[in-house]
Amino acid sequence: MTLQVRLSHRFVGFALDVDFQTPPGLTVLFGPSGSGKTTVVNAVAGLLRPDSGRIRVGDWLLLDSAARHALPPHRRRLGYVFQEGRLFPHLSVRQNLLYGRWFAPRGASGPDLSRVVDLLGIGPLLDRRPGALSGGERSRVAIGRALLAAPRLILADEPLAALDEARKAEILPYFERLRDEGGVPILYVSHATTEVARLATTVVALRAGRVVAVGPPGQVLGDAGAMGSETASVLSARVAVHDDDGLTRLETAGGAVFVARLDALAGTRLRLRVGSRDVILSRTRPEGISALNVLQGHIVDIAPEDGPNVQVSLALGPDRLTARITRRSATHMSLAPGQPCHAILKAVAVAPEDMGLALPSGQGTGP
Ligand SMILES: Nc1ncnc2c1ncn2[C@@H]1O[C@H](COP(=O)(O)OP(=O)(O)OP(=O)(O)O)[C@@H](O)[C@H]1O
Repeated sequence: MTLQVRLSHRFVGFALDVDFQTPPGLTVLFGPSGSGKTTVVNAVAGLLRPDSGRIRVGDWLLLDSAARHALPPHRRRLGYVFQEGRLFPHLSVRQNLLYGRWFAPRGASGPDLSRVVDLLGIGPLLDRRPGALSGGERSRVAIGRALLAAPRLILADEPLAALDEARKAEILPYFERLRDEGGVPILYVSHATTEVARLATTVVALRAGRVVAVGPPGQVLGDAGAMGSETASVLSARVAVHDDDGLTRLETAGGAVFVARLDALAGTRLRLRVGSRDVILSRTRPEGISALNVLQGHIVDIAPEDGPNVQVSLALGPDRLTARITRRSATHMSLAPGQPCHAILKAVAVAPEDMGLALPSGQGTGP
């Protein structure tokens, strides 16, 4: 189900003008603080009546200001996942889940309780109260409650922001499952590039109330116009073998990448996120260095930035890897499009691409 959002709204000192359309799956609204993410979510939720706009999920029309059509919030069929879950403390997990169902319209075809419980692995928690759950467990129950309302769209506004890294790692696979098996489009607000790389089907990058890029994460994270100095690349990889010394060897189109041992079967597909500042370039194959991860490709583009840096894009098979290096280095090395080039990766983050198998998150190796 596609999501179409066109909105114009003025606050004193801030103007929102966005127009985007995204395919089924998980759409991340991504941007710095004050870029307008919450304003978009509030307009989708019906909590803000924009000056003008049109919002549609598949053929379900939430807002069309030209036709004076605006569904009230409780009739929009949205599921909400907030920070910290916001569960009812006096109800058991089972009762909290069933509460979500109250909001499903009569006759709506939503998932049944047992399917949601399986999807989120919360069977053992059903008789507990929220006070006896960890933050990650509470988040899983909150996702379940949202799903049981048989929503047409799930809104998740920085759902992991209040969790520490370990809890984030625990909950991310469940959002991946929701994306891949839930069958409901998700609009997910985040300003964390790791969540974008790992979860997004599509990224909508906002800056100062405008859309600066829309596309798959590999494309948007590498776009300096959208990301400034925080550009990153997303590479496809496949688990090859687990070595005896605690490393897992992954195959990419540019060569092998070694990461701390992953709990995943050989053949599992993954996404790797590599920050552009974590890539060193070399015209010749480097020898005598500690870095294990040296990929080979060829230069396809050298884009100047404001300031002393350039972004060099390498083609590794169908993937693009971006390195942010100084203009001085690029000149000194006489880099030019078409040349073969080696990329030394200082850090790599791993995310599974499909959720057949759960993996620990954010695993990586240093140089
Ligand atoms: N009700 C309001 N009245 C006036 N200005 C507002 C109102 N709500 C938001 N703004 C302004 O609109 C701009 C965008 O705010 P918004 O909350 O949408 O940004 P955001 O990207 O969600 O930021 P954050 O990541 O910090 O939550 C900000 O400059 C904010 O001050």
